[in-house]
Amino acid sequence: MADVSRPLIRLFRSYGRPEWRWLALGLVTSALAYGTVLVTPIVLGTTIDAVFTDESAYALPLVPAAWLPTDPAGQFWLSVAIVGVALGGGAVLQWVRGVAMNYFAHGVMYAIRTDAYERMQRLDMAFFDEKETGEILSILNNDTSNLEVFFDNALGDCVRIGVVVVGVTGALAYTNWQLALVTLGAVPLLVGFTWWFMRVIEPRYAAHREIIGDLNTRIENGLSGVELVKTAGTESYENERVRGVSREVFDTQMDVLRLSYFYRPGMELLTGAALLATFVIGGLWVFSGPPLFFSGELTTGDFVVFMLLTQRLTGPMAQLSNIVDWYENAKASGNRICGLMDVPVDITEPAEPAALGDVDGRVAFDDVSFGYDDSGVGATPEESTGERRDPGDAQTVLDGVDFTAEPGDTVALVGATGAGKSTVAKLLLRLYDVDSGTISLDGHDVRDLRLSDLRGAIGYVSQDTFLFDGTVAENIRYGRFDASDEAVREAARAASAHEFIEDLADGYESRVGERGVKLSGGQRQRIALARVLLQDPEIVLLDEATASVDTATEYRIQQSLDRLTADRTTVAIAHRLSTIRDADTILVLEDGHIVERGDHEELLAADGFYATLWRAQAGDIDELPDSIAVEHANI
Ligand SMILES: Nc1ncnc2c1ncn2[C@@H]1O[C@H](COP(=O)(O)OP(=O)(O)OP(=O)(O)O)[C@@H](O)[C@H]1O
Repeated sequence: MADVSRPLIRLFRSYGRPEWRWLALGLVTSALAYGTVLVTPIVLGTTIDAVFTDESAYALPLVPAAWLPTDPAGQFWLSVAIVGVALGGGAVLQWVRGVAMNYFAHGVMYAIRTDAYERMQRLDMAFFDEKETGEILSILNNDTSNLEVFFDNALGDCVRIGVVVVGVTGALAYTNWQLALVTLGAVPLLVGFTWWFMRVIEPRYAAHREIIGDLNTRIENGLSGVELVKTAGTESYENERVRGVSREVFDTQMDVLRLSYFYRPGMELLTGAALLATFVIGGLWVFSGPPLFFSGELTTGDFVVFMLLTQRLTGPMAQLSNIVDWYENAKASGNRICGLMDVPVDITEPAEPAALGDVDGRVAFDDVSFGYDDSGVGATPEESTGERRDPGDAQTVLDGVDFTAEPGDTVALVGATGAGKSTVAKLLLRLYDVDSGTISLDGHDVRDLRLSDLRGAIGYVSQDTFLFDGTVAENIRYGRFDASDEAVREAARAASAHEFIEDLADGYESRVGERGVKLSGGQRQRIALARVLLQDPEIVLLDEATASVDTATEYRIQQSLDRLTADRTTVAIAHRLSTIRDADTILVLEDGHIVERGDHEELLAADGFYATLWRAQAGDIDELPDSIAVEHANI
């Protein structure tokens, strides 16, 4: 138990403490509210004995006899008043309890969710390479909600059960301790039965939750891949896969429920048996004196108190199963949330960051080697979370890459698919850290710079343009939120995007849809470009910025790019060599090595890979030589 309950204690310590006032108010009012349910049976019992059957004097626990009326009518109306106040007070206390516990539980949930999200934002790219989006979503949504349910309902109900059991035990013992032993004999049985239930249901819950996770992932995959599913005509295959997992969800759910349905009637049977035993022994006692080995007197009023209080015990005890349920869920969720919070981060801010000041834009790669974590493709989430990357595990993607871009220079990277061009861009942005060598900006190792300084100095247009669901203007403004409308339009004009934006139904206020689905690839690309133009960075990183546009648009974008990159340091990745022929330096990458370097003319003169490719793209030769065509089929 100790190991699994730790996450809950830890989360409670970190996030529950600031809300302790709400919790204290909730628990105290809970205790008082459930305390009031004991008042009615006790007052009724004493009233019956004193006013109706005259079996004993009118006495109330904790109230001095001198304060009580002596005439039956006065006693009767006092009892009515007390029961009325107890009922009304109980309702008010319940209301306060509800408000306080909800403020507490939702406050905790809010703090955990926002903190978990902030921590997630700081995690390395390598983490996101491994983790399923569905799984992270599930942690931020379902798991935090499970904790809210636990902190609200389960804590409240624990207090309720505690108060009722202690109160009922006290009241019964006070009324007649011998008969109390009969009634309360059921409590250890109820607790033992619940303990057994928890033990047998736990593995079934675990199996069920695991399958639910699989189902979420499967559905999430099906949704994000809907275009592929439709175009590949694999709807029935996907349906079958979801049906298979859903069936397992059904089976494991029924495994849990079969046991749950057995538990609740079992609890009711035990409490019913206690009620019946109390009724038989108490009834005989009132009727014809103490039965068996019992001794002393039992009045009619005492008997009524026993019957009413025993019933009060039944409800809360049956809630034990819900508490078990909430606890099990919260425990698993707490584990997952703590797991996310504990993922180690490699890309961290330097302890004493170097002052970058005004950026000149000198970018240098000095003998850089790098490989992605080998656990990457095909690794299971268990293998891939929470473990620091060991460079020894990695397959080399870049090997001894060495180049310098002086301020204002353009360095272009060309090479076959998978040669490592985008990896150069990601390393410059410090999405990953190099395994050996250094990358520097204005002479500062990028690891010595504040991440915001480094990334703020670089404008990045990536291969897969991502747009947020929002308006065109919001997407252009993303990162420069204070930019004026005019500045946004100016940037769009410079990116050759203004015209098509004006043609959209709502112009700059048109919504682009999730991931920008309502726009074409070329339109998305130009919006991304406008965003970078608005950002006005000192260094520009273009990863095939003209990849998704037609030749006419490419020409116009190229003109905007020329304006953008004219006096900024630029690292451009391109497959179409025409876009980078004016670069100061062109690097040809092959399997992570730089195999050719120089400007366009020099590389043509060298008559190597670049020259051959250039002639092929310019249409000067009909086909690539076999050696290049086979090796670089996808260039
Ligand atoms: N996140 C990742 N995890 C593991 N391996 C990766 C990851 N990203 C890329 N790789 C691998 O690194 C190698 C270089 O990839 P990179 O994206 O840098 O190539 P590229 O030259 O930009 O290719 P393309 O022209 O197709 O974009 C490839 O073999 C690829 O499979």
